[in-house]
Amino acid sequence: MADLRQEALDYHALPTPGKISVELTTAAETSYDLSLAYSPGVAEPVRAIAENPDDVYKYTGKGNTVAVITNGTAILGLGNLGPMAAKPVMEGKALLFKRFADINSIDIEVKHKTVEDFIDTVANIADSFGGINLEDIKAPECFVIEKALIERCKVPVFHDDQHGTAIVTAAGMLNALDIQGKNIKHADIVCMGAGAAAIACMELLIKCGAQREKIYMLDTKGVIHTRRDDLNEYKRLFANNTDKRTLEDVIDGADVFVGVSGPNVLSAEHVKMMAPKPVIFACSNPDPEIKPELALSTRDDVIIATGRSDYPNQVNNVLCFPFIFRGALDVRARTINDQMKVACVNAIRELAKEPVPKEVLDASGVDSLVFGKEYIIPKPMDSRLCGRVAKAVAMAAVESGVAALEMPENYME
Ligand SMILES: O=C([O-])CC(=O)C(=O)O
Ligand SMILES: [Mg+2]
Repeated sequence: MADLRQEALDYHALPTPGKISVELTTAAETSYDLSLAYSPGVAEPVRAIAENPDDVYKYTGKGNTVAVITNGTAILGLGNLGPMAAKPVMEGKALLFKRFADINSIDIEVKHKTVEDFIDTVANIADSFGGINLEDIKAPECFVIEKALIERCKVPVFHDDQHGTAIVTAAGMLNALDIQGKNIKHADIVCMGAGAAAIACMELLIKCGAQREKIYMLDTKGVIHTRRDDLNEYKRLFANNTDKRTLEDVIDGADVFVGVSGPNVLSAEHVKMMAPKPVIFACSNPDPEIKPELALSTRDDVIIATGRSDYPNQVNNVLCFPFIFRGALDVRARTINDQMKVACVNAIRELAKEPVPKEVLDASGVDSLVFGKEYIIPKPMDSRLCGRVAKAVAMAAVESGVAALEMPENYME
């Protein structure tokens, strides 16, 4: 672990500080090149865009650029550490956009006093980009911020920690429950955490068939129940009419544990109390609610997933956000709606059931990956993800009437 710490610091410091840079896409060698790129030639696209605003997509990089925007109030599972501490994560998201979906991405860390300040800042610059990926903003402010920005911005605004996490969780959960021979309609679900990701994950699982009364959500004070008077309007939607109060009370006989909270809150004893063939998603980053080796040492009928790259079953929003934006940008969707999210869930799920190419096995350092307990969801390095997910999302955008462009011919083929 000490090695990983130093290696991670070196990785960020060397060969140059940070993880991303800007590169040129046109020639800028000769005086003539510069007379096109800059004065006087640049005046031509200026005039064209002034006359026809849509030409901004033709003459600038807007249409293939996503801004990753945060205020640093909920960085991973590490907490409210401020905008500058969030910068490595935001540069990391930009790296992932580029690496997996060839989307140019820039990180923006906003210092602000009020929620309205943040909303104004983002809304005022949103037109510079093809889309806005909101990241690591704490609840409940994130709900207000996302709603206001969706209303005010002409480009898609997507809070990754809510919807990216929810989409990938739903895809992995439906596959894991299939493998365990369980139906989500009958599953008793424990959700540890009541922040942005928790609430979005549970809402999407309900859209996929889970029963709201069978969900027990816990915050730092324990089970969220109808007799509590300290709940915000978002948590209140999950207030369960129950006498159960603690994690022990609700984990007893549970089919599913979803952790989107913090490290090491689920013990071996808790895992033993769960129903036969349980599913555990310990998704707090970087340290999960329980280490997979501990969960697996207690019983052999459990499926466990984490948010990390170094264990099997990585349930992490990286499987979603690069590709959902790829699809949305390519048909110039003005928003990312539920139809696009569901299409994304299904495309991710289905890919896990197909034979895995050798390049993915090599990149994962394993000999085989077959749909089952240790492979419920595709690997981020699977280059088929971009085509499959982006296409499903783009088609859903076109079909649901939010796309400005038609489906491109032979898209992603
Ligand atoms: O960055 C990650 O690995 C996933 C994520 O969005 C978070 O934990 O906030
Ligand atoms: Mg995040």
